[in-house]
Amino acid sequence: MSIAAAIASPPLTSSNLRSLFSRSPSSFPLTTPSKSSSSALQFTLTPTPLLRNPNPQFSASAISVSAHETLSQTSFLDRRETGVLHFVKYHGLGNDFIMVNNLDSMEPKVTPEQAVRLCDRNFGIGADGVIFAMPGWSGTDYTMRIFNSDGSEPEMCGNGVRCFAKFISDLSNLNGRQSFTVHTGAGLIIPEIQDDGKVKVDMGEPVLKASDIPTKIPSNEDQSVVRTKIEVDGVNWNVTCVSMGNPHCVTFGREGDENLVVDELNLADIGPKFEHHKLFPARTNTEFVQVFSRSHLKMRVWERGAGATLACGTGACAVVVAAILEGRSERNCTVDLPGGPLEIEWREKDNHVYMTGPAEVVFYGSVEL
Ligand SMILES: N[C@@H](CCC[C@H](N)C(=O)O)C(=O)O
Repeated sequence: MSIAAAIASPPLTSSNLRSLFSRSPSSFPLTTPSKSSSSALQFTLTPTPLLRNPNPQFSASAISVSAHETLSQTSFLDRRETGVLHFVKYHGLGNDFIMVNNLDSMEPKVTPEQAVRLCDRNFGIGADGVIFAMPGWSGTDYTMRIFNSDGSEPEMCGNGVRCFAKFISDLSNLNGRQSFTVHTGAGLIIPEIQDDGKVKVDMGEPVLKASDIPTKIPSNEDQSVVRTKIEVDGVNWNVTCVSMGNPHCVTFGREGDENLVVDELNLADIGPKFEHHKLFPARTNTEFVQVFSRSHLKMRVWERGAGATLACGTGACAVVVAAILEGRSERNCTVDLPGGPLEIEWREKDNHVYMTGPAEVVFYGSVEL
């Protein structure tokens, strides 16, 4: 409900509000109705000209909400008005994305500048990123690209790839197939939609070589950075660096005090200082971790290009890899994030990391670019 309220501008009357919320979940055309998807609202976001927009810079984001009686999956996403973007918003544990059907082209339908406006939580749709579902590349079934909410392009997104899998299965006829191959900036990623609706993703092998992460932190003999001291804003932190295609700096605490209580952190203050630290030439995502047991961790994340988010899938994978490297956990862990838990396994047999978690539709709509 807060979503509709947050995006509604004046044309939303009490009668169409009732109409929005009285809709039966089973009329939602994009997903198989399930307990968790029953909150998906069926409405169309239609662009309103600048009239109501106090800030012309954000013209793409003047949005009104109207009930849409005859929408179907194909009629909605196949419409091709020039200058109008049809999207479906998904989230994975509150890490939210504007999903774009880009299957007819390798050229993203949204520029990085437009992505910044669309992701704006006050003047736009509101999201942590924009994800493009594209044709496969080099033998894969599909390609996934993503722009962060600041317009930068990361190599990979864990929660995003679970949303991607659900989006693809809603868009395409997979003939009962539950798994497919996805080309990403981090290489081959293989999601599988489970019978319980969750998505399990083979996230590939973690990268531990400092120069490949990349980080300039002096590495150990094996070229990894494990439990190494760095100074951030005058404070010494012990960090382990892991790439899951994208760079992560994982910390369990400060020098001499490695029992973080993550809820006590001022993330908005410390997060950017890690992100832009000179030791991370491509910036970094940073995970602050509290250990409950050898199979139960809690983390908060400051994401490169997106700030504090409710969850980070690649981050949770990096956290478990770091916890294992530091001798703090087993290979199978539950990682609690602000948006909910993820199950992570770093499998000894193939050195791959596996992530399992939910992905849900929030709403779908159209917006003028
Ligand atoms: N939230 C994502 C990661 C998105 C990319 C990240 N901000 C970066 O720039 O590397 C996830 O779930 O993995």
